Amino acid sequence: MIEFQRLSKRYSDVKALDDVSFTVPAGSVTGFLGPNGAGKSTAMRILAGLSRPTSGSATVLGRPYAGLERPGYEVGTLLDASAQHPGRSGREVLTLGAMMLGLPRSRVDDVLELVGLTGKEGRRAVGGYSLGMRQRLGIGHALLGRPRALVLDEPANGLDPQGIHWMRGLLRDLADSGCAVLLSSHLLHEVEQVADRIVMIGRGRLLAQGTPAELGQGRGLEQTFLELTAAADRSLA
Ligand SMILES: Nc1ncnc2c1ncn2[C@@H]1O[C@H](COP(=O)(O)OP(=O)(O)OP(=O)(O)O)[C@@H](O)[C@H]1O
Repeated sequence: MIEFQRLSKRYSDVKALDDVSFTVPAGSVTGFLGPNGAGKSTAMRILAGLSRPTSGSATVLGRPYAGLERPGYEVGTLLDASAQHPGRSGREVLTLGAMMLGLPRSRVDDVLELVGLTGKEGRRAVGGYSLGMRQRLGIGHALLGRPRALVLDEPANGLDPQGIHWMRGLLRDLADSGCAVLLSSHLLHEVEQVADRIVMIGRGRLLAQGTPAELGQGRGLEQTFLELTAAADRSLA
Protein backbone atom coordinates (compact mmCIF):
# COMPACT_ATOMS: atom_id res chain seq x y z
CA MET A 1 0.00 0.00 0.00
CA ILE A 2 1.13 3.54 -0.79
CA GLU A 3 0.01 6.33 1.50
CA PHE A 4 0.29 10.11 1.32
CA GLN A 5 -0.56 11.76 4.61
CA ARG A 6 -1.06 15.51 4.86
CA LEU A 7 1.76 15.98 2.37
CA SER A 8 2.95 19.53 1.71
CA LYS A 9 5.89 20.82 -0.28
CA ARG A 10 6.89 24.44 -0.69
CA TYR A 11 9.49 25.78 -3.13
CA SER A 12 10.13 29.34 -1.84
CA ASP A 13 6.84 31.08 -2.76
CA VAL A 14 5.28 28.10 -4.65
CA LYS A 15 3.09 25.66 -2.75
CA ALA A 16 3.64 22.60 -4.95
CA LEU A 17 1.62 20.39 -2.56
CA ASP A 18 -0.78 21.58 0.09
CA ASP A 19 -1.99 19.05 2.69
CA VAL A 20 -2.59 16.18 0.25
CA SER A 21 -3.78 12.83 1.68
CA PHE A 22 -4.75 9.69 -0.23
CA THR A 23 -4.08 5.97 -0.35
CA VAL A 24 -3.21 3.57 -3.16
CA PRO A 25 -4.48 0.18 -1.94
CA ALA A 26 -2.69 -3.07 -2.75
CA GLY A 27 -4.34 -4.84 -5.67
CA SER A 28 -5.48 -1.67 -7.42
CA VAL A 29 -4.51 0.80 -10.10
CA THR A 30 -4.92 4.40 -8.96
CA GLY A 31 -4.83 7.08 -11.65
CA PHE A 32 -3.26 10.37 -10.55
CA LEU A 33 -4.69 13.22 -12.59
CA GLY A 34 -3.99 16.92 -12.58
CA PRO A 35 -3.15 19.70 -15.04
CA ASN A 36 0.43 20.84 -15.70
CA GLY A 37 2.07 22.02 -12.50
CA ALA A 38 -0.58 20.42 -10.24
CA GLY A 39 2.03 18.66 -8.09
CA LYS A 40 1.88 15.05 -9.37
CA SER A 41 5.62 14.66 -10.04
CA THR A 42 6.47 16.39 -6.77
CA ALA A 43 4.38 13.86 -4.83
CA MET A 44 5.95 10.95 -6.72
CA ARG A 45 9.48 12.27 -6.25
CA ILE A 46 8.91 12.58 -2.51
CA LEU A 47 7.59 9.01 -2.41
CA ALA A 48 10.72 7.83 -4.24
CA GLY A 49 12.97 9.61 -1.72
CA LEU A 50 14.24 12.16 -4.26
CA SER A 51 12.79 15.19 -2.52
CA ARG A 52 11.91 15.97 1.10
CA PRO A 53 8.43 17.04 2.10
CA THR A 54 7.99 20.36 3.89
CA SER A 55 5.52 18.52 6.13
CA GLY A 56 3.50 15.32 6.10
CA SER A 57 4.65 11.96 4.76
CA ALA A 58 4.65 9.60 1.78
CA THR A 59 5.09 5.92 2.61
CA VAL A 60 5.26 2.52 0.94
CA LEU A 61 4.17 -0.43 3.07
CA GLY A 62 4.11 1.95 6.06
CA ARG A 63 7.65 3.31 5.64
CA PRO A 64 9.23 6.31 3.93
CA TYR A 65 11.53 5.34 1.05
CA ALA A 66 14.68 5.85 3.16
CA GLY A 67 13.32 3.41 5.75
CA LEU A 68 12.64 0.55 3.30
CA GLU A 69 14.85 -2.47 3.89
CA ARG A 70 14.95 -3.69 0.27
CA PRO A 71 13.63 -0.75 -1.79
CA GLY A 72 13.99 -2.39 -5.22
CA TYR A 73 11.77 -5.25 -4.09
CA GLU A 74 9.26 -3.01 -2.38
CA VAL A 75 8.68 -0.18 -4.84
CA GLY A 76 9.46 0.23 -8.53
CA THR A 77 9.55 3.75 -9.95
CA LEU A 78 9.58 5.27 -13.38
CA LEU A 79 9.81 9.04 -13.02
CA ASP A 80 11.65 10.04 -16.19
CA ALA A 81 11.98 7.64 -19.11
CA SER A 82 14.80 9.72 -20.60
CA ALA A 83 16.98 9.60 -17.46
CA GLN A 84 19.11 6.65 -18.62
CA HIS A 85 22.59 7.23 -20.06
CA PRO A 86 22.18 7.42 -23.85
CA GLY A 87 25.34 5.40 -24.47
CA ARG A 88 24.17 2.33 -22.56
CA SER A 89 22.17 -0.38 -24.23
CA GLY A 90 18.78 -1.32 -22.83
CA ARG A 91 20.23 -4.65 -21.78
CA GLU A 92 23.09 -2.90 -19.93
CA VAL A 93 20.63 -0.67 -18.08
CA LEU A 94 18.63 -3.69 -16.95
CA THR A 95 21.76 -5.72 -16.15
CA LEU A 96 23.08 -2.95 -13.87
CA GLY A 97 19.69 -2.81 -12.13
CA ALA A 98 19.60 -6.60 -11.77
CA MET A 99 23.12 -6.64 -10.31
CA MET A 100 22.20 -3.99 -7.75
CA LEU A 101 19.29 -6.14 -6.64
CA GLY A 102 21.31 -9.37 -6.65
CA LEU A 103 19.09 -10.85 -9.36
CA PRO A 104 20.25 -13.45 -11.91
CA ARG A 105 20.98 -12.39 -15.51
CA SER A 106 17.99 -14.46 -16.61
CA ARG A 107 15.75 -11.80 -15.05
CA VAL A 108 17.02 -9.31 -17.67
CA ASP A 109 15.80 -11.57 -20.50
CA ASP A 110 12.48 -12.09 -18.72
CA VAL A 111 11.98 -8.35 -18.32
CA LEU A 112 12.96 -7.54 -21.93
CA GLU A 113 10.34 -10.03 -23.05
CA LEU A 114 7.77 -8.71 -20.56
CA VAL A 115 8.09 -5.16 -21.91
CA GLY A 116 8.16 -6.22 -25.56
CA LEU A 117 11.75 -5.25 -26.45
CA THR A 118 13.42 -7.72 -28.81
CA GLY A 119 16.94 -9.07 -28.26
CA LYS A 120 18.19 -6.78 -31.03
CA GLU A 121 16.50 -3.73 -29.52
CA GLY A 122 17.95 -4.64 -26.12
CA ARG A 123 21.45 -4.46 -27.59
CA ARG A 124 20.93 -0.98 -29.08
CA ALA A 125 22.05 2.21 -27.29
CA VAL A 126 19.23 3.92 -25.40
CA GLY A 127 20.14 7.23 -27.10
CA GLY A 128 18.68 5.77 -30.30
CA TYR A 129 15.43 4.59 -28.68
CA SER A 130 12.07 6.18 -29.43
CA LEU A 131 10.25 7.64 -26.41
CA GLY A 132 7.91 4.64 -26.43
CA MET A 133 10.87 2.24 -26.27
CA ARG A 134 12.34 4.25 -23.38
CA GLN A 135 9.04 4.01 -21.55
CA ARG A 136 9.04 0.23 -22.04
CA LEU A 137 12.61 0.02 -20.78
CA GLY A 138 11.79 2.25 -17.79
CA ILE A 139 8.76 0.13 -16.90
CA GLY A 140 10.94 -2.98 -17.16
CA HIS A 141 13.59 -1.41 -14.93
CA ALA A 142 10.92 -0.58 -12.33
CA LEU A 143 9.66 -4.18 -12.43
CA LEU A 144 13.03 -5.94 -12.10
CA GLY A 145 12.56 -6.79 -8.41
CA ARG A 146 8.88 -7.74 -8.76
CA PRO A 147 7.99 -4.89 -6.38
CA ARG A 148 4.80 -4.76 -4.34
CA ALA A 149 4.20 -1.12 -5.28
CA LEU A 150 4.72 0.63 -8.60
CA VAL A 151 4.90 4.38 -9.25
CA LEU A 152 4.81 5.53 -12.87
CA ASP A 153 4.94 9.20 -13.92
CA GLU A 154 3.35 9.65 -17.35
CA PRO A 155 4.31 6.18 -18.63
CA ALA A 156 1.92 6.40 -21.59
CA ASN A 157 3.76 9.41 -23.10
CA GLY A 158 5.18 8.33 -26.44
CA LEU A 159 3.48 4.93 -26.50
CA ASP A 160 1.54 4.09 -29.66
CA PRO A 161 -2.00 2.63 -29.43
CA GLN A 162 -0.60 -0.93 -29.27
CA GLY A 163 1.80 0.18 -26.56
CA ILE A 164 -0.98 1.79 -24.55
CA HIS A 165 -3.10 -1.36 -24.91
CA TRP A 166 -0.14 -3.47 -23.78
CA MET A 167 0.53 -1.23 -20.78
CA ARG A 168 -3.10 -1.34 -19.71
CA GLY A 169 -3.01 -5.16 -19.69
CA LEU A 170 0.30 -5.20 -17.81
CA LEU A 171 -0.91 -2.82 -15.09
CA ARG A 172 -4.15 -4.76 -14.72
CA ASP A 173 -2.24 -8.05 -14.28
CA LEU A 174 0.12 -6.46 -11.74
CA ALA A 175 -2.76 -5.06 -9.71
CA ASP A 176 -4.61 -8.37 -9.90
CA SER A 177 -1.53 -10.07 -8.45
CA GLY A 178 -1.62 -7.69 -5.47
CA CYS A 179 0.59 -4.77 -6.53
CA ALA A 180 -0.36 -1.19 -5.56
CA VAL A 181 -0.04 0.82 -8.79
CA LEU A 182 0.04 4.63 -8.93
CA LEU A 183 0.00 6.07 -12.42
CA SER A 184 0.00 9.74 -13.40
CA SER A 185 -1.26 10.82 -16.77
CA HIS A 186 -2.78 13.61 -18.81
CA LEU A 187 -4.69 11.06 -20.87
CA LEU A 188 -8.02 11.01 -19.06
CA HIS A 189 -9.62 8.36 -21.29
CA GLU A 190 -6.63 6.08 -20.89
CA VAL A 191 -6.66 6.38 -17.13
CA GLU A 192 -10.41 5.90 -17.02
CA GLN A 193 -10.04 2.55 -18.81
CA VAL A 194 -7.44 1.06 -16.49
CA ALA A 195 -7.85 2.73 -13.10
CA ASP A 196 -9.92 1.31 -10.25
CA ARG A 197 -9.63 4.62 -8.48
CA ILE A 198 -8.84 8.16 -9.52
CA VAL A 199 -7.22 10.95 -7.51
CA MET A 200 -7.44 14.46 -8.94
CA ILE A 201 -5.21 17.30 -7.82
CA GLY A 202 -4.95 20.92 -8.91
CA ARG A 203 -2.67 23.71 -7.74
CA GLY A 204 -1.20 21.33 -5.15
CA ARG A 205 -4.54 20.50 -3.55
CA LEU A 206 -6.57 17.31 -3.54
CA LEU A 207 -9.69 18.03 -5.61
CA ALA A 208 -11.51 14.68 -5.63
CA GLN A 209 -11.02 10.96 -5.33
CA GLY A 210 -13.19 7.94 -6.09
CA THR A 211 -13.92 5.39 -8.78
CA PRO A 212 -14.06 6.62 -12.40
CA ALA A 213 -17.85 6.15 -12.31
CA GLU A 214 -18.22 8.17 -9.09
CA LEU A 215 -16.10 11.02 -10.40
CA GLY A 216 -17.61 10.93 -13.89
CA GLN A 217 -21.10 11.38 -12.42
CA GLY A 218 -22.69 10.18 -15.65
CA ARG A 219 -21.29 13.07 -17.73
CA GLY A 220 -17.72 11.86 -18.10
CA LEU A 221 -14.48 12.25 -16.24
CA GLU A 222 -13.25 15.02 -18.54
CA GLN A 223 -16.10 17.32 -17.59
CA THR A 224 -15.53 16.77 -13.87
CA PHE A 225 -11.79 17.28 -14.35
CA LEU A 226 -12.24 20.54 -16.25
CA GLU A 227 -14.72 21.94 -13.73
CA LEU A 228 -12.71 21.03 -10.65
CA THR A 229 -9.41 22.28 -12.01
CA ALA A 230 -11.00 25.55 -13.19
CA ALA A 231 -12.52 26.04 -9.72
CA ALA A 232 -9.09 25.41 -8.13
CA ASP A 233 -7.54 28.01 -10.47
CA ARG A 234 -10.25 30.56 -9.56
CA SER A 235 -9.86 30.00 -5.82
CA LEU A 236 -6.14 30.71 -6.01
CA ALA A 237 -6.27 33.51 -8.58
N1 LIG B 1 12.63 22.02 -8.10
C1 LIG B 1 11.66 22.92 -8.15
N2 LIG B 1 11.87 24.22 -7.81
C2 LIG B 1 10.89 25.13 -7.83
N3 LIG B 1 9.60 24.87 -8.17
C3 LIG B 1 9.33 23.60 -8.52
C4 LIG B 1 10.32 22.57 -8.53
N4 LIG B 1 9.72 21.40 -8.91
C5 LIG B 1 8.42 21.69 -9.12
N5 LIG B 1 8.18 23.00 -8.90
C6 LIG B 1 6.88 23.68 -9.00
O1 LIG B 1 5.96 22.92 -8.25
C7 LIG B 1 4.70 22.89 -8.91
C8 LIG B 1 4.27 21.43 -9.14
O2 LIG B 1 5.12 20.87 -10.14
P1 LIG B 1 5.05 19.34 -10.58
O3 LIG B 1 6.16 19.11 -11.55
O4 LIG B 1 4.98 18.49 -9.38
O5 LIG B 1 3.64 19.27 -11.33
P2 LIG B 1 3.02 18.13 -12.26
O6 LIG B 1 1.61 17.95 -11.81
O7 LIG B 1 3.89 16.94 -12.24
O8 LIG B 1 3.06 18.83 -13.68
P3 LIG B 1 3.22 18.21 -15.17
O9 LIG B 1 1.93 17.52 -15.46
O10 LIG B 1 3.43 19.44 -16.01
O11 LIG B 1 4.42 17.30 -15.15
C9 LIG B 1 4.84 23.72 -10.17
O12 LIG B 1 4.41 25.02 -9.90
C10 LIG B 1 6.34 23.69 -10.42
O13 LIG B 1 6.76 24.84 -11.12
